[in-house]
Amino acid sequence: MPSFKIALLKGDGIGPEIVESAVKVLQKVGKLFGYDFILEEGLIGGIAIDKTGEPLPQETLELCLSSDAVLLGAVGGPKWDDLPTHKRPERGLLGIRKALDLYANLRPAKVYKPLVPSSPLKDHVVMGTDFIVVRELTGDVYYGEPRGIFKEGERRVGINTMRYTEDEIRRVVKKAFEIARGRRKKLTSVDKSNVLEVSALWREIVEEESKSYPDVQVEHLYVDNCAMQMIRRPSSFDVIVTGNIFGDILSDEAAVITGSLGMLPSASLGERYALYEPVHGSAPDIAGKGVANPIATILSASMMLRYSFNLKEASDAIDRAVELALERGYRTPDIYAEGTKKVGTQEMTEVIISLLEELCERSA
Ligand SMILES: NC(=O)C1=CN([C@@H]2O[C@H](COP(=O)(O)OP(=O)(O)OC[C@H]3O[C@@H](n4cnc5c(N)ncnc54)[C@H](O)[C@@H]3O)[C@@H](O)[C@H]2O)C=CC1
Ligand SMILES: CC(C)CC(=O)C(=O)O
Ligand SMILES: [Mg+2]
Repeated sequence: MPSFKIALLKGDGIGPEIVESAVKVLQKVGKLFGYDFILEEGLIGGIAIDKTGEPLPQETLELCLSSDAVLLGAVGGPKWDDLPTHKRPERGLLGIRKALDLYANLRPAKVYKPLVPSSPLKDHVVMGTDFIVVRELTGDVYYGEPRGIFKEGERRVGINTMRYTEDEIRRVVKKAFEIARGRRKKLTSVDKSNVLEVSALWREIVEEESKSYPDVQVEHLYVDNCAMQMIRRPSSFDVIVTGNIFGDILSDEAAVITGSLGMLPSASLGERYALYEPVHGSAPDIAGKGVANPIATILSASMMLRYSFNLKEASDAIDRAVELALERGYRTPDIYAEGTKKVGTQEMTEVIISLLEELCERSA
C-alpha cells in the first residue's frame, strides 16, 4: 500500500478542531482508495511557546523536513498578543515557510454555486468566479531587514523593509505563468509600481518573463485598483500573482466573494517541500465552540493529495464531496443562509465523509 508521512501542526484557536476534521477525511480517503497516511504531530505557534518557549521548536522543524508534506491549522491568539513581534506565534509560521523555502502560496478562490447567496455581493457579480492568487511567501516586508522599533533621540520609530531580489520575483512569476498556462491563460500581476521601487522591479521581471509565455495574456494592476476590481469583476480574473503582503490582504478579500474565509484552502510550495493550510487564521472569537467551518482545511488536504502525492482521483473525490455537502444544503454558521441546514464543525465533517463513501460506492 502506498504510504505518505504527513506532519500535522494544529497550532492555536480553531487550529486543532479543523485539522482534526481534515485528518478524519484523510483517514476515510486512505481506507477508500488504499493509501496509508502516517500522521505525526508537531508543535507550532502559541501552544509551542507555552510548552517549549519557542514558536517553532527545532523538533517541529525536523519533523517537517522528514515528512512528505505538512498540514497546518493556524497560529496566534489574544493570549500571546502582548509579546514582542519576534516572539509571537506568527513568527513560527514565518519561520517554517522560510525554513522550507515555500516561496509560492497558491490560494484558489472559487465560488460554489450553492454559496452564491452567502456572498454579500450581487449574484451576477460573483457567479462563475474561479481565480487563484499566487502569493510570494518568503520575502517582502514580512522578512526584510532592517526591522524593529528603534529609538531616534527621544522618540521611537518603527521600521520594516520591503525587499525583493530579482531571483525571488522571477521564480514565483514563472510559477504563476505556468499555472496560467494550464488554466485560462490570463495573468494579472499586482504591484504598486507607481510608488515603490520594489514594485517597479517586480513589473520589469513580469514583462521579461512574459516573452517566454506569449500564449498568456498579461494585465498589470496597482494593488489599490486590484482591491476594487476584485469585487467589481471577480469572474474576470484567472491567475493573480503578487508579493507577500499584497497577496495576504487580497486573498482575505477574495474570501468575501466565495462566501467565507472558512472556504479558502492554500498550498505553499517550494522546490522540495510543501505545506498546506487554510487561508484564515486561528479565529479566537469562535475557538472551542464547535462552529468553525472545516472546509478550507479539508480542501487544503485535498490540495496536498493533488500537488504533493499526485493522487488526483482521491483529491477530486474530496472536492466533489465538499461540493455535494453544499448542494445538499449543509452550512456552518459562517455560510448559513435561510432555508439551509445549520451544522457545526463535526457534523459538516461527518456529512463530507459519508458523501465520500457514497461517491465511491456509486463509481464502484
Ligand atoms: N495562517 C495563520 O495561522 C494566520 C494566523 N492569524 C492569526 O489568527 C489570529 C486571529 O486573527 P484574525 O485577524 O481574527 O483573522 P482570522 O482569519 O482568524 O478570523 C477573521 C474572521 O473570520 C472568521 N473565521 C476565520 N476562519 C473561520 C472558519 N474556518 N470558520 C468560520 N469563521 C472563520 C473568524 O471567526 C473571524 O471573525 C491572530 O492571532 C492572527 O495573527 C491570522 C491569519 C493567518
Ligand atoms: C499570520 C501571518 C504570518 C500570515 C497571514 O495572515 C497569512 O498567511 O494569511
Ligand atoms: Mg492572512
